[in-house]
Amino acid sequence: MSNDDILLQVEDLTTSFRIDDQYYPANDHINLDVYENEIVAIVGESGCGKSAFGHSIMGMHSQEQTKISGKIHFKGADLLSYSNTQLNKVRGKEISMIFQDPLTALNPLMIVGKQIEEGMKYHTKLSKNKRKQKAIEILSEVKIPQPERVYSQYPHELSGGMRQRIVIAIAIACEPSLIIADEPTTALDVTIQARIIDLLKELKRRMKTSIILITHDLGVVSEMADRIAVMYTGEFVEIGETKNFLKNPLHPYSKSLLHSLPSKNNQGEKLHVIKGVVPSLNHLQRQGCRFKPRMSGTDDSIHEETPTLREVEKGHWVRCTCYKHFQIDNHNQVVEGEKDDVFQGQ
Ligand SMILES: Nc1ncnc2c1ncn2[C@@H]1O[C@H](COP(=O)(O)OP(=O)(O)OP(=O)(O)O)[C@@H](O)[C@H]1O
Ligand code: NI
Repeated sequence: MSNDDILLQVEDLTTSFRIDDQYYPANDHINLDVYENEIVAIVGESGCGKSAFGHSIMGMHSQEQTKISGKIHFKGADLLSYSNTQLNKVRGKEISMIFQDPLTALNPLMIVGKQIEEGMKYHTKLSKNKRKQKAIEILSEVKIPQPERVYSQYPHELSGGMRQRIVIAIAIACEPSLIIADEPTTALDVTIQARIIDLLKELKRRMKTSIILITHDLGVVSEMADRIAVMYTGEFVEIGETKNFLKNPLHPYSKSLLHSLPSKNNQGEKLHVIKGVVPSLNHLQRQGCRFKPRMSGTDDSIHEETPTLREVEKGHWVRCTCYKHFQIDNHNQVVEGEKDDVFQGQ
């Protein structure tokens, strides 16, 4: 991958929400490059700031409640400097979004075919007939059986899995170069989840679309994403290629997330969730190590410093001054390892 292949470049993005007349960052000085034709997964527990990130790229935040700074370069332009009119030309065409709940994403009163055509109506000059033809083609692309028939059906006549395929069909109708999928499979049962993931993978391969896949479920992304970016309290704490990351997770938070996944090795065992909760924006301690309150028995002196995101092997970034120092115990608690291992961190 070279710099020429960068599709989206997020630079120093801070998105803050207003709570009681003060603004608190939900995304805190974020940097991320998304390359052409790659799937980057953003993972982290509920409340870590994943959706806030996706919504910033889509320009969806309310202006009264939100302050945004930094840059979001997309195909040479900074989306944050765009007016609403300019953004409307990009949204739904160049960048589109898939949401978690297909029922709220779809219009219950409009047949699904027409919903797929909406974007084409706005962004292309296709005739009515051509739009219909294309909508039916897209329905078969997302593997809807009997696409001509389904074209004229209403969302409530379809199953949850089929509805999510319609949402995907709407998202790809104008052949976007970037899709932001926010928990696209969370509302579906496990077998349907797997099919939707296969579909997204196939679409990416065929259409060369890049996908930012937002999820709290590392299991979903492990076989789908090219890279994984782990978010905690609005910061990326680790970014790496999926294979490397899974083989050698570095940040204690990443290790805990991985450890709380069901796997062949821990079948039948009780799964261990990470101790404590993600702090709310107005209660977050922003100095020092943000994950420290959720680690057990750790040495205070190690965590005074505010860690920065550093590249510790090629393409593998971690925000922790002492990641080598920690292990995960049998109860998924982060505990201190050997003193000799303390990473001195340059
Ligand atoms: N409009 C808002 N006003 C104030 N706070 C908000 C607003 N939207 C989100 N937040 C807060 O910002 C933080 C990040 O929220 P966000 O929805 O981005 O998390 P998430 O990682 O997508 O979680 P989930 O997995 O539950 O969707 C949370 O603390 C949330 O409560
Ligand atoms: Ni979310």
